[in-house]
Amino acid sequence: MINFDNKQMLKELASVINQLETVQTELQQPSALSAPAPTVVRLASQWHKMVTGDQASSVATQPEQQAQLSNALAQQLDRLRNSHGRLEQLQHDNQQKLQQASALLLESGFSPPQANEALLAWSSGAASHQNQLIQLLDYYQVALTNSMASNIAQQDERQKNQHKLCSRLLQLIDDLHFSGPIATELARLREQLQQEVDPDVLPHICIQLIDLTIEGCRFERRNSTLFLANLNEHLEEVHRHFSITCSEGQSLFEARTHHGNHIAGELRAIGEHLFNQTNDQLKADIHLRMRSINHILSQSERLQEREQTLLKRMGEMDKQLQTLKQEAEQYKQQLNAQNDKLFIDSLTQVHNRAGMDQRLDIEYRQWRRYEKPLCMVLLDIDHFKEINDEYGHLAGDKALRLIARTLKKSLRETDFIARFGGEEFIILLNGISQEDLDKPLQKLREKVKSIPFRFKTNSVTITVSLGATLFKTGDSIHSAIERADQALYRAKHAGRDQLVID
Ligand SMILES: Nc1nc2c(ncn2[C@@H]2O[C@H](COP(=O)(O)OP(=O)(O)OP(=O)(O)O)[C@@H](O)[C@H]2O)c(=O)[nH]1
Repeated sequence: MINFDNKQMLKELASVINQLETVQTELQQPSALSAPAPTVVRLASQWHKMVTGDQASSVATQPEQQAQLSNALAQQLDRLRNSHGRLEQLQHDNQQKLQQASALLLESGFSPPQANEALLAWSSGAASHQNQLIQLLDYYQVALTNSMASNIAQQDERQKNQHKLCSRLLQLIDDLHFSGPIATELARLREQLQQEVDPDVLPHICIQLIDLTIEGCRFERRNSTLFLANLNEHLEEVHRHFSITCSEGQSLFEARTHHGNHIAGELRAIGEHLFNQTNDQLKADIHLRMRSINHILSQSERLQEREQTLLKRMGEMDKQLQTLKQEAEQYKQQLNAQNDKLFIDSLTQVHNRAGMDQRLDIEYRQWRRYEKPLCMVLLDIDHFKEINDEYGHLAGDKALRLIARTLKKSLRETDFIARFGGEEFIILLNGISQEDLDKPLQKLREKVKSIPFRFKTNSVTITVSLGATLFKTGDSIHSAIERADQALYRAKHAGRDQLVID
């Protein structure tokens, strides 16, 4: 099924993952852990070699070498994004083929519909982590560049980048929904990221996250493959029983017809004899015919036994089909739950960025088609870092949860809210005019302000800043986000706890 081109793409991706694994193995050396700085330099050199193929190249410590490395990394990421785009197309094509195959299966009536649905759901969820991997590679590149900035003048910038990167990584961890040991490891990294993280350690954390994501994908795929193998086995078993039952049913039918004809023949013969024969001859003849009928009857008993066995087998087959249906149903529920999780932020239970991308795409297309007003709001919690620093990250998490819940409750059913980044939310309101915007948004701001937070016996007031804009003629999604972001920036600079509508 895979043509040459596809193989080439998969090979490319596999080679990048292999190289990442090599880098990661390097990192797991005890010496690498105890000496983060040289490790980063070695990593940089590995990437450099990987990208340029320049085996003789030494460690990239000079600024021009660092710039070269950074360029090379950017190129590598571009190639990866290209491969990813083509893989997505491939995934789409395969999904269509799978849909057609499932429709055929469904028409044939041999496969339970749930099994088809499970297959479809499985195929649509399979590529869900590729985006996150690419994002992680991006972050890894930033972390690497950041850890190399040793110059005093760059310290401020370095601190800011570090801060932003930690927030993004935290968000990405929230969007990963693995279970078991991988989830435990992710929670450990989450905790680590919430503390002060040394810039030299951050690339190491990125690599660990990449490794965990790859491992998680493998685990999910193994589970899906296992399920499909089981499903296949069951279907084969059902099919085998079905064939036996059919041929047994057919042979029973033939035997019954044969016996019916035989008995009818015997009875007809008796009738004729009754008509023509004398008494003695009649007795002898009837005796003979009775023996023949007895013989047929005992054959008929054996047929009945065979029928009983057939019924039992059909009962077993029915049970098997029920189990199969239940398994497929369970799997479907599991996949649905997993699918929901893909779009829900686990910390705040509002939509995550992927959910937002999906919805924004729909709203934007509708806005273009029907020109019904569509408003985008960016909402950012004020001085959230202080909450974390003063009361700890757990308190910060709790505040995030409460604020998200309050916002969700204050919005209409048709409005949409998603967590856009660490302490930032995006809200979409449709069918609202510029003049009507101020009131509900000010109310939203007031609602958050009035949440009675208590941390370490202190009463705390948390405020939010909002930047809002309506989609305007010629807007792309990006330009609208830019405008809302600018409005938010102005709200922050005007002293926070403000709403600015552009
Ligand atoms: N507890 C917690 N904190 C988070 C999470 N995601 C991001 N943060 C924190 O949010 C804070 C954001 O800080 P800044 O970007 O400096 O913004 P701020 O302190 O809110 O300041 P202004 O936005 O300028 O008012 C950082 O301390 C992040 O660590 C999270 O999931 N949980």
